[in-house]
Amino acid sequence: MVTLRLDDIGASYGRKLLVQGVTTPAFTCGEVVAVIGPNAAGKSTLFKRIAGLLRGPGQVHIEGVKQEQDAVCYMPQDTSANSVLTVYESILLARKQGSSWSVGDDDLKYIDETMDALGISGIAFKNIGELSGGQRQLASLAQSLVREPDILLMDEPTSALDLSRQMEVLTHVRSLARLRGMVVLIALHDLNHALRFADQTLVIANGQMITCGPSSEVITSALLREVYHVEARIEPCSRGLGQVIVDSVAEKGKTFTRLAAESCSQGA
Ligand SMILES: Nc1ncnc2c1ncn2[C@@H]1O[C@H](COP(=O)(O)OP(=O)(O)OP(=O)(O)O)[C@@H](O)[C@H]1O
Repeated sequence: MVTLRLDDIGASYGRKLLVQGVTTPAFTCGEVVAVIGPNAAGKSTLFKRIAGLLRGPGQVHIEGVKQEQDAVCYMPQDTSANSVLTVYESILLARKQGSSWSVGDDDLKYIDETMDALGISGIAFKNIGELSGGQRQLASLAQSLVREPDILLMDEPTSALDLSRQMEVLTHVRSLARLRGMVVLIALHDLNHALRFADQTLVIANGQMITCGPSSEVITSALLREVYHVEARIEPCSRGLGQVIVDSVAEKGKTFTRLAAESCSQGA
């Protein structure tokens, strides 16, 4: 069984530690973990440390993986690329990275299925450099998924996608996590997505972990006030899921300003 556990993790770009003291319970296969926090909190930095792209103190404990070398896949936030490859070629290359160059029927089938699930079969032979922002994000997502990692770190994977694509992608990733026994960490700004799709939520602010636990227990009015400086309610929708409704935003000096009525229903 694949598990990921962080033990007093820190990370730095130079000498200064930008993330420190992140300790989590063991995340197990099939679990989706949302990583939330304000801009510049340290979410990407934490992901890069877990992926081995940055150094720092502490231990990343990974167990039960097929092959240690390809166990972790990091999908970066910035998917801009000026490649001369087509979408299909880039996905094939990602699939074969680190393994033999012979391409089997199983490789082609898996790529086709992945592109189909993400709705990008129609742009298979478009050049990567000619894609829209959302198409590029979907191609990048496909490149990550076809590697079939045990641990997938996705940095704001839906930030460029329209509403239906956001839902399709997050639903697909969650069912893949269950089906293939992956541990998936997703950095998100949309807290309603965290409540809907993530089993657990890890909150980070100013480079430090604030809390980690079941999403519905972690995302509370008190947490949103402390971390995001907003007055908000978590109201159950008709299907029982929590929805974040922001009533007011703190200005400098922590005075809360009530939002206009028409914007109150838009959530976080
Ligand atoms: N290459 C870099 N060199 C030096 N500092 C960096 C570098 N990249 C990020 N930082 C700093 O690290 C801190 C954390 O940034 P990080 O990108 O991890 O935040 P984040 O939580 O992912 O933010 P966002 O939600 O805005 O994407 C910030 O203060 C940022 O300025």
